[in-house]
Amino acid sequence: MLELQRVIWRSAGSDFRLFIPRLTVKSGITLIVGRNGAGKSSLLKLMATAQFPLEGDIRYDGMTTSRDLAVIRSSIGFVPTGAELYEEMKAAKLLRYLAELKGNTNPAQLDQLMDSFHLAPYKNDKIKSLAQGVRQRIALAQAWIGSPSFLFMDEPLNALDSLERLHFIRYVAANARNRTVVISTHELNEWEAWADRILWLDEGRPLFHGTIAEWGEDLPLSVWEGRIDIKDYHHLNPEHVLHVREDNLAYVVRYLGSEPPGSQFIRQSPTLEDAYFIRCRSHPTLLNSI
Ligand SMILES: Nc1ncnc2c1ncn2[C@@H]1O[C@H](COP(=O)(O)OP(=O)(O)OP(=O)(O)O)[C@@H](O)[C@H]1O
Repeated sequence: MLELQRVIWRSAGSDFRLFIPRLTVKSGITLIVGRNGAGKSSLLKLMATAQFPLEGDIRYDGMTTSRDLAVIRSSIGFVPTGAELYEEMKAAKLLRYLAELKGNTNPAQLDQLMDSFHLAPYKNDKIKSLAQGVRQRIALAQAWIGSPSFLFMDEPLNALDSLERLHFIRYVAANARNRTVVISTHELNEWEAWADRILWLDEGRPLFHGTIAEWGEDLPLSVWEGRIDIKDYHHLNPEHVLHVREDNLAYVVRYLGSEPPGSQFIRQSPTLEDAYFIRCRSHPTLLNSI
């Protein structure tokens, strides 16, 4: 469990200020969502002890960085965005090297991670020869070395193909039960079936923290879906259209509104992303962003 208390951080090169009054992140998967520049990466770096708050306190199962930094760091796995890897090293050697840095020398676990992240075919390849998605899988695999209790991953699905994305999400879900896993993402729907909680940040402040079920509750707008003739489509307010696909000379439209735009529209359960759009639309400072 992670507990943040009046955490403040300011970026040196901009006016950005992160302020988390109070936050408890329980075990399982917590997604951090929010616009570009909302502070997701900054918060993950603080959680991963890659940077420290100006004020406030982050506790890791009750431990604080001022007293127990080495122990805390040994129980953290971190995937920053754009992680730089040693280009001249071979994949297996790099993982071995990173494991040694973490004080972990269990070759069986490294083999297991190579298998789990589909890296075995590349173990003797130099990093510089690898495709972006394979490099990303190395960055993801290294975070699990030593079976850390806390995992912080910044946009981990970046560069992965669709099969690898699903494989990785399942891997995280299967291994998250007794761990605190915090993931920043712009791909809410891909995590829909697997995540436990959402933290929504904007301008460095939390606007929502709760379960996936709570995220979809008490929304001020509903989601509707229905078929309309192509000629009638232009009557719909385009700003309320979430999705449209052509089907047999008609459009099937997913629509956001307090009322259905026509009698043929049926209310739908909002996806995580629908709920995000609704919440953004209904928030005073984000009103014009969608
Ligand atoms: N090392 C840094 N030096 C200067 N400014 C920084 C640094 N890191 C972050 N910032 C600033 O902090 C703010 C928040 O950025 P951050 O990367 O945390 O947002 P984000 O929510 O992760 O965005 P994105 O979705 O684009 O990745 C931005 O204004 C950014 O310019």
